[in-house]
Amino acid sequence: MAVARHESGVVGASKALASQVHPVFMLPPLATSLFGAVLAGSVDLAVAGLHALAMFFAVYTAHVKDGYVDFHVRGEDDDHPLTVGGCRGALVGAAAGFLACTVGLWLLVSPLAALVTAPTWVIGYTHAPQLDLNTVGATMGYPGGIALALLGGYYAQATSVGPQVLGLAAVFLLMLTGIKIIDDETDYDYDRSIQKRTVAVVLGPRRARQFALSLFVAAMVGVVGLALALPGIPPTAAGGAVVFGVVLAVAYRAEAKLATMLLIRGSYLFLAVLVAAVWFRPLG
Ligand SMILES: CC(C)=CCC/C(C)=C/CC/C(C)=C/COP(=O)(O)OP(=O)(O)O
Repeated sequence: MAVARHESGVVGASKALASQVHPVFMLPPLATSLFGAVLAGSVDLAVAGLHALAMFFAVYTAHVKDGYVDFHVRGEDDDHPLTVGGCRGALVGAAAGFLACTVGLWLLVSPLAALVTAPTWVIGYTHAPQLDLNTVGATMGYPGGIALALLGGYYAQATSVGPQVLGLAAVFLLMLTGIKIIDDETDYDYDRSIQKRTVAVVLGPRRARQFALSLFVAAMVGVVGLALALPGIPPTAAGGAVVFGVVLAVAYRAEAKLATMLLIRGSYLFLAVLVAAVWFRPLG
């Protein structure tokens, strides 16, 4: 069975399969899962690795399914590196990898650790053609996955959830939903032409951006409040809001593509400040 559409052999198939790993989408859930583990306190490396690997397979599933649906089913995309059989094989392989990680978490931690992890694959698998057909699903699927990556990474270590991890998961959900709203502005004309109801299409680009701004403000106020109110989150974590706020001030008036690029980097810096604040807490 041919896996790749343009190249043959093992190298061609491997390149086509690897093309579905998009670092810009892949790194945040892996980093967030590991941040959840660090936030929990003591880290079991095998458990942290299994959970992060499960996130990899969930996001890989989303990309393969998205490409399969957009090119092979809807005919929206101009090209795709994988054949139909290649897509199906990749989906089966990713499902098997995800299942193995989840069973590992079940055995090493608890059935609940597996249960908190499992929805990320469901979000990935249903990203297209189910979730991307409605405004909430298209906008909040990935941010929801990130929030679950944090919760799962934390739960797998601590076997409990507390207000600090729930609060931070909500902060990530708000921030990334805002970024996705601005990202969808880039495809405004095309999405409107195919009746894809993104927030930008439903509200119009200007009001969508104002709405995204309110989500960013809620996320920044939220993280400052959590850092000052909860002993589980060091006060220095509030610095994340300052760093993201500076990036937001520059990005807010930029055109959608540049704004998205800046805000994604801003969210990386935000996470880096949170990781550093939690990591160095004992020295503080
Ligand atoms: C653990 C975790 C984070 C799980 C969530 C996985 C998930 C839903 C990933 C989405 C990745 C993806 C295909 C982005 C492009 O979406 P798009 O619809 O903007 O792309 P398109 O316009 O090219 O179709």
